[in-house]
This record gives sequence, structure tokens and C-alpha cells, in this order.
Amino acid sequence: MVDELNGSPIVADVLGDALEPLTLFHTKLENEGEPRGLIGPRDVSIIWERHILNSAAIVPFIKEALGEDRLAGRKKASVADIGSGGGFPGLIVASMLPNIPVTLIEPMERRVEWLNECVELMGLSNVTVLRARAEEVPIHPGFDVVTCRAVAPMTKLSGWALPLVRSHGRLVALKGRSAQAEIDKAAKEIRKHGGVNPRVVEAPVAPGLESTHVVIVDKR
Ligand SMILES: C[S@@+](CC[C@H](N)C(=O)[O-])C[C@H]1O[C@@H](n2cnc3c(N)ncnc32)[C@H](O)[C@@H]1O
Repeated sequence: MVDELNGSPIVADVLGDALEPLTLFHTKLENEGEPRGLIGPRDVSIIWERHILNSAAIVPFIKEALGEDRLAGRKKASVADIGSGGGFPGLIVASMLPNIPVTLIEPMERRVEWLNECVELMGLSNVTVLRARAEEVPIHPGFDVVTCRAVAPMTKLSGWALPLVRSHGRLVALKGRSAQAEIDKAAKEIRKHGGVNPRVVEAPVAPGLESTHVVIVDKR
């Protein structure tokens, strides 16, 4: 099956300079993703939209959270992606922000192997792959931004992700339609782990494609 967005100018527009490494990633995912249990059989023809562009929608929110000085390298910056799995959104974030160190936190050995293969293939020099559960990762000094997609509901995620965010940093999570209900349900856990002002923001994916939702939580 061929991806309907192969060669599309929409993809090139959204990804900019990251198109080249992400095309290598796309091809690897197309060939190996299903047999290696990283994507479902019906996903093979929608890898660009469902996985890569969907992940890219989180990048403007990461940039906003990092701010000018960190993006320009005048201040040290760090991003972590929890439960990266096949590389979403972590590998897309790392490709689109090549000057920002990105740590991918993933406990499953098979997926860690996959992530390391992808990092090498894509020539990314800003990525560290850490085989660990998020709740086992040493907390200090904390990351400026922690991202995740499809890892756990906010009630659980708050306790895994917020401790890893430095004071005044931000959790940015790609979520489905249930985003508002999830943060309402997790109000107590979010507060307990130092989260403030949880909110849902609509995140455009690309012109003509359905937008997605991002949950943002600031750290006290
Ligand atoms: C449904 S997959 C999602 C993968 C990827 N984020 C995506 O959106 O395609 C959930 C991932 O979270 C990982 N995971 C589960 N528990 C975790 C934990 N406590 N800390 C970090 N990752 C975890 C799993 O191994 C798996 O790779």
C-alpha cells in the first residue's frame, strides 16, 4: 500500500528541512513498521498524516515553551519524550528542532532497538535513547519540556511526566477528543505533582487535514 501523501507539497511545507530525515524514517516505517509491531496494518498508507504530521503539530507548542533564548542556543535546553514507541512524537520533534537535545524514554527493549536504528539512519546527533520507565528516570534537574502521545490517561500521566518537568517548564501531550475530560478527571493529580493551568489547545496539522488536540500543563 502506498501512502497517499507521498511527495505531497503539504508534507514538504510542514516539515521544511526535516523532510529529508523524515522521508528516510517514513520508508523504514513503511517497510518494517507493521511486522515489528509499531503500527497497525491499516496505518501503512497514512503514516505521513496519522503519525508524522500529527506529531509535527506539537512542535509550535514546544517552541513557544522553550522561548527565543533556548531555541537560539543562548540558554541550555532539554526536551524529553515519554513512551516514544515507534518514535512519536520524539523523532519528529528531534528532526524539526535539530539544535535541541531530545531524550526518548521508552522501556521496551524492542522499541529501544528500533529507535536507535532510526536515529542512526536519520543522522540525528541531538537524540539520546533511554531504556526506562518514566517514573524511574532521575528527576533533577528536570527537562524544559516533556512531550508524549498515547501513553496513559492524564490521571496516570501526571505522576509520570510532571515530576520530570523542571520548575516553570511545560508538559505538552498530544491527546484525542477526550482531552478536556481527561484533564478534568485528573485535576487532583495534576495539582499534586506541581501542575498549573491545565488546558486543551487545538493544534493545526496542515491545510486541509483534520486538526488535533494538545494538552498543556505548566509546572509551578
Ligand atoms: C501506545 S504506545 C505509544 C507510542 C508512541 N508514543 C505513539 O504515539 O505511537 C505507548 C508506549 O508507552 C510505553 N510506556 C508504557 N509505560 C511506560 C512508562 N511507564 N514510561 C515510559 N513509557 C512507557 C510503551 O512501551 C509504548 O511504547
